Amino acid sequence: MGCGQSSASFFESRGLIYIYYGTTSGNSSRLAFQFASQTRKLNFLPKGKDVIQNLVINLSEFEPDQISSQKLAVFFVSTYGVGSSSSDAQKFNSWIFSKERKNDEFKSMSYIVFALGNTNHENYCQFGIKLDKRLEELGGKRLFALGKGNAAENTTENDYQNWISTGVEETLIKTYPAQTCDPKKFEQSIQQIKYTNEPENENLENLDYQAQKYKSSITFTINEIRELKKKPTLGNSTLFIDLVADNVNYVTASNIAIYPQNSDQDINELCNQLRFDKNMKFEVITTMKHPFPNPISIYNYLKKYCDFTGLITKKQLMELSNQVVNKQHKEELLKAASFEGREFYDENFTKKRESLLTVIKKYNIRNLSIEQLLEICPSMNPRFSTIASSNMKHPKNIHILASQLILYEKRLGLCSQYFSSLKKGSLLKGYLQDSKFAFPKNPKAPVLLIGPGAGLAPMRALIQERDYHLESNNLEKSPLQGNMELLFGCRTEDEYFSEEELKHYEKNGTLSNLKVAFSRKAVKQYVTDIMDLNQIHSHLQMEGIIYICGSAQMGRDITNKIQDMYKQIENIAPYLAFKKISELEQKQQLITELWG
Ligand SMILES: Cc1cc2nc3c(=O)[nH]c(=O)nc-3n(C[C@H](O)[C@H](O)[C@H](O)COP(=O)(O)O)c2cc1C
Repeated sequence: MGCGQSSASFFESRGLIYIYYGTTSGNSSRLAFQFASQTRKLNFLPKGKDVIQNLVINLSEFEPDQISSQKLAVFFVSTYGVGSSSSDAQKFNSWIFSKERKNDEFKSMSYIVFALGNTNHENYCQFGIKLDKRLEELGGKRLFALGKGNAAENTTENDYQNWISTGVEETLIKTYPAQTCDPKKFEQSIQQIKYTNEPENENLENLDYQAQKYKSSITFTINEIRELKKKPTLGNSTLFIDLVADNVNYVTASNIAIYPQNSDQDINELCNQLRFDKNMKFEVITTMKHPFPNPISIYNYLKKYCDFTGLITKKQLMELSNQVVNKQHKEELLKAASFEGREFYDENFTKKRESLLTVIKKYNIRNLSIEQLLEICPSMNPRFSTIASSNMKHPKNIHILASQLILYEKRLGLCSQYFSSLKKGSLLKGYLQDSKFAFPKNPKAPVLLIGPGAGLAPMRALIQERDYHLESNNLEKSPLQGNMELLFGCRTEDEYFSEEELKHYEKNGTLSNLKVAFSRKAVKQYVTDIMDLNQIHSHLQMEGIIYICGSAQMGRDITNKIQDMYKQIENIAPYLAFKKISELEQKQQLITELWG
């Protein structure tokens, strides 16, 4: 008898497995859940802290005095920045890499790591790679080779399946034969919901890490929101958003995380399709921490806490295949969920950015319960932007530049549709977080800013900071006293949304030079085409700093160009030119904030 089928009598199991994840946008938690379901089918007992399935553990909740005695653990971790973890795993990151750890501290643990990352970033999967090595250093036994999932082309899920197919399950089965177990040893959480007439309770205590973070986040009010482009079209608009909140101190060009909400149209479509009465309230019955405050109405759960418009996962497809009536539809969903159907999944689901909502509508699925949604939908994760204002110039206002994202055909990304529904006076929830945009250590160092499109955001903040000190005749107090040059890029003149503002800064001397590349004019130019390599070489020799913000692909193009510069001007070998990039990063002469 397998796990979950236990009666009062003894049952067969391969034992406990601890599945940890560290995530920002939910990819690692999705795979951790998927892995937990798979291991459950193999008669393992995933022992988690998550209330919905009690199968997985967010790394923010790891227990320092217990983790090393756990016999079998699997880690799903993503990388952010220079080999760092997602912020929920930061405490674990510091703890595991601390000098206080003893060499044999993890000698009882067998472990497996799956690292998530994006090859467009310089430090692909670094945190997972480092963790895999570190656990071995601390005496842990690596049970299976590190897996890597690449988000660059949305292939994380297929990479995961490829990795599983190389023998992860077989290794687990071989290493942990099934044994007879006493069910009393394994406490179960209660995973049910109950419909109720009790009022909604936003103040519920005993929330899990993510729900607590949401609850304690800041409520911002929109002071101003307007389109910046002269001729915006769907998918090609950039919003300027000015936020205020009581007693908020922010740091120039730091990050702001914003919790998006689903649109009423999407909620109505989901409720109509699944025949939910959105005004009904329910509570989660559990012995564990709650994933959101409840009792709660179905509407509020769907609005704030349930991410049902993200890219559909294979686990969701598998679950939905049980709900379709039509035989051909069932086969299609099963094929897309299977390992063999990887290409079919890519073509028909990934490329079209299908979500749980679009698939439910397309396949006319009508009987999915709230419990099932709770089980297969990730919770709503915040989305990060870099603040586009200086706290010196605007101490009480936080500016954001938000470009609109089209997923497929005319469907907007979750955050884009959320922002487009906001107006002056709307409230939104979020929190502030450090970014990599540190000021130069030497305030006199010259600064080169490269920020096309909405990548202008942190550059605008730095420009404002310098302008503030120039305006008040106090440049010697500024952390940005050296020359400041900006390379900006956009498609056409109509999209040059900050023209007036930037020209003003050029005229008053805040910017010593302003160069703009237009990629859709007769002569097509990208920011890489307007980089003057000789000038950048002398800039770096003068200990100048280069700041880059924008898409990860653009970031890679720029660092390639800098490598070309070293090859051409210093005549050095390609691998040495490549090494120069990480040296610049380490010396904080190259500071990047890239997305995607
Ligand atoms: C701001 C930002 C910085 C990132 N930095 C890196 C990086 O340095 N190395 C890397 O391999 N991936 C990087 N990524 C990619 C993420 O690790 C990747 O998208 C991963 O799938 C996210 O998983 P999560 O949703 O579980 O956090 C970055 C992504 C973002 C948005």
